[in-house]
Amino acid sequence: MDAQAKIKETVTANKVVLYMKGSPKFPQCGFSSVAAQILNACGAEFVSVDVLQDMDVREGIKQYANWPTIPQLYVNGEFIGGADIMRSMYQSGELQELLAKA
Ligand SMILES: N[C@@H](CCC(=O)N[C@@H](CS)C(=O)NCC(=O)O)C(=O)O
Ligand code: FES
Repeated sequence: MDAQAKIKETVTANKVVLYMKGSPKFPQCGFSSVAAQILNACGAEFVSVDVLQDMDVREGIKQYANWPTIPQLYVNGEFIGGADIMRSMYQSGELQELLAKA
């Protein structure tokens, strides 16, 4: 399966998916750490994908949503944003609302 098909399957099969560097317990980058912490602060159940484990996914995810960086949050198959967007949506309460509906 190519990276695009794999990503599509993952974001379709799981309501909330965070593509990140490392894992929520052992994040390998500050941006990914913040993204995982925000989801935890929302009390969200989520699946995380460590892009450092798969270079095809690391590059493929940038094409998938036409977004050049990691982390990337997907809710119900839809790209939501990276760490900055997640932070501002969290501060406005929009992210909690989105996750509650998911
Ligand atoms: N401002 C970005 C910060 C994320 C970022 O700059 N990520 C970089 C460094 S971790 C990245 O993914 N670079 C491409 C790569 O490492 O493949 C956000 O809001 O998510
Ligand atoms: S790994 Fe260096 S900024 Fe994310």
